[in-house]
Amino acid sequence: MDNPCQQNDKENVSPDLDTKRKDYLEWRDYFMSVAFLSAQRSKDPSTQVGACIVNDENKIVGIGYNGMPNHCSDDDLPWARKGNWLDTKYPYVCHAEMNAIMNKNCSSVSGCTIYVALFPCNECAKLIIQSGIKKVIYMSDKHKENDCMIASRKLLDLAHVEYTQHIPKHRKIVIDFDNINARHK
Ligand SMILES: O=c1[nH]c(=O)n([C@H]2C[C@H](O)[C@@H](COP(=O)(O)O)O2)cc1CO
Ligand SMILES: [Zn+2]
Repeated sequence: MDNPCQQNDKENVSPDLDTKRKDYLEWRDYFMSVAFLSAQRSKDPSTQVGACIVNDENKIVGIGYNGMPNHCSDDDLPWARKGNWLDTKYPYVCHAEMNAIMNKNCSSVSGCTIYVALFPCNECAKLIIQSGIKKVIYMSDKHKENDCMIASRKLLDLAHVEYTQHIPKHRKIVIDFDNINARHK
């Protein structure tokens, strides 16, 4: 059996502070994390979606999440999923992809890649195609069988927009605001 003291020593090994970090976030996990962090701004009680648009220099050029349109108070519009259509969120909410495209900080997102938490619906597929985005990297395809997703794939295929599911290297990424105050010996 291991000496318990030795085991403790192993667990307490401090990071090597003289060589380059190996567990840094790779680009795709980083951009998907930005999309997921942005989703945390959403007021939607059931599904929070984020999107992050990246150009071919790995620069972020747009971020968005699902929310009510500008100047339309999200206290005055419904968030329900069921009931009379006009009393649900669906006719009103802007999807994350739409907001990311509209929020772009450059003249065009043509040729860019969009990272999204959920596979884009047909309406977002149209926006993606019209904006010139060439690649979709998504995390979840949980509504794959819905007609709007089938239509979405049909449009993306016809327009030659690539789509790939992201397989994260890290299943969980934690933001710890105390980390920066950690002292290294
Ligand atoms: O592509 C999308 N992007 C996006 O932002 N959404 C948003 C719209 C709604 O606020 C929410 C979906 O709500 P629900 O899962 O309760 O039906 O996600 C939904 C989709 C559909 O995949
Ligand atoms: Zn959509």
